[in-house]
Amino acid sequence: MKKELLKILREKKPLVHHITNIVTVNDCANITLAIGALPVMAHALEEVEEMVSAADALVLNIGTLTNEQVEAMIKAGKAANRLKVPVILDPVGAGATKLRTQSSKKILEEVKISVIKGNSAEISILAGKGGKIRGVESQSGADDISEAAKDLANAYNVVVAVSGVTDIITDGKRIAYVKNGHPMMGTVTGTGCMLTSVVASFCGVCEDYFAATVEAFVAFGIAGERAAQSSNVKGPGSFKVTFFDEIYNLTPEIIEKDKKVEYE
Ligand SMILES: Nc1ncnc2c1ncn2[C@@H]1O[C@H](COP(=O)(O)OP(=O)(O)O)[C@@H](O)[C@H]1O
Ligand SMILES: Cc1ncsc1CCOP(=O)(O)O
Ligand SMILES: [Mg+2]
Repeated sequence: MKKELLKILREKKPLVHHITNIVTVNDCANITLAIGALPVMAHALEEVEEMVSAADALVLNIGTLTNEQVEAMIKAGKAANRLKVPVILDPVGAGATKLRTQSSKKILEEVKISVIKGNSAEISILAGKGGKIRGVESQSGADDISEAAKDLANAYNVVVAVSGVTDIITDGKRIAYVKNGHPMMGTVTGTGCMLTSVVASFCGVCEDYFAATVEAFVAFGIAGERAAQSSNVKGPGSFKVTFFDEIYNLTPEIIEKDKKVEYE
């Protein structure tokens, strides 16, 4: 069933409603299209409930948050909960400012989140296990990041996904380590945000959000590896363009052949 998830995604074309940051909004729309889903970006308080009622997944990304945007996120999130639409939270920069930390926690308290996707500092800080962040860039996470992720997953009854050289995905019981990916992915801003859009796309067609998130991370990492190997790539600019093409050209067979996942 997991092998076919990308096929199901492309057949169903889930609509992914984003409330997201102004840095990477266009990249998130394009990566959502490239994987085979449909993006819509809608932030206004007056329309978020209506928009989410047509959606298959909701992304809440706090990258350039304002208090009004957080209010819209909570309104959309509560509507998504009533409609059983999965909600994926990217707590961009949690720990860098009080507003980001407090808003992430407020969203987690008021909305039933399906997946929290962050880097190791963001997840460690939200788990209360320390961690250092500089702007949106993780400097360090908890000593035992797997335990921190599990604790956070159990505290909010969510799937927690930690991006990095080795990605960690846990629902508090199951844990997966994804070793796909390439250092070039760290040279482009927004790979983390785009990954969140891809996670939401998979969650829009699979109610096992742990399995959907693992599949999304594997697909994303494989596309990064394939782009980095391309002879067209001379640096971050050509990497980014090639990366979009590799996401678009992924097949279930490529994923099955190249996936590097270990379960504990
Ligand atoms: N050095 C690396 N090696 C392998 N994959 C990486 C590396 N750096 C980033 N990635 C991948 O890039 C994506 C974004 O992760 P990350 O850079 O941690 O996010 P963020 O931009 O939110 O901090 C993930 O798929 C991750 O696996
Ligand atoms: C640079 C920056 N500043 C605020 S949001 C943002 C983009 C962050 O994207 P990512 O988490 O994918 O690196
Ligand atoms: Mg990020």
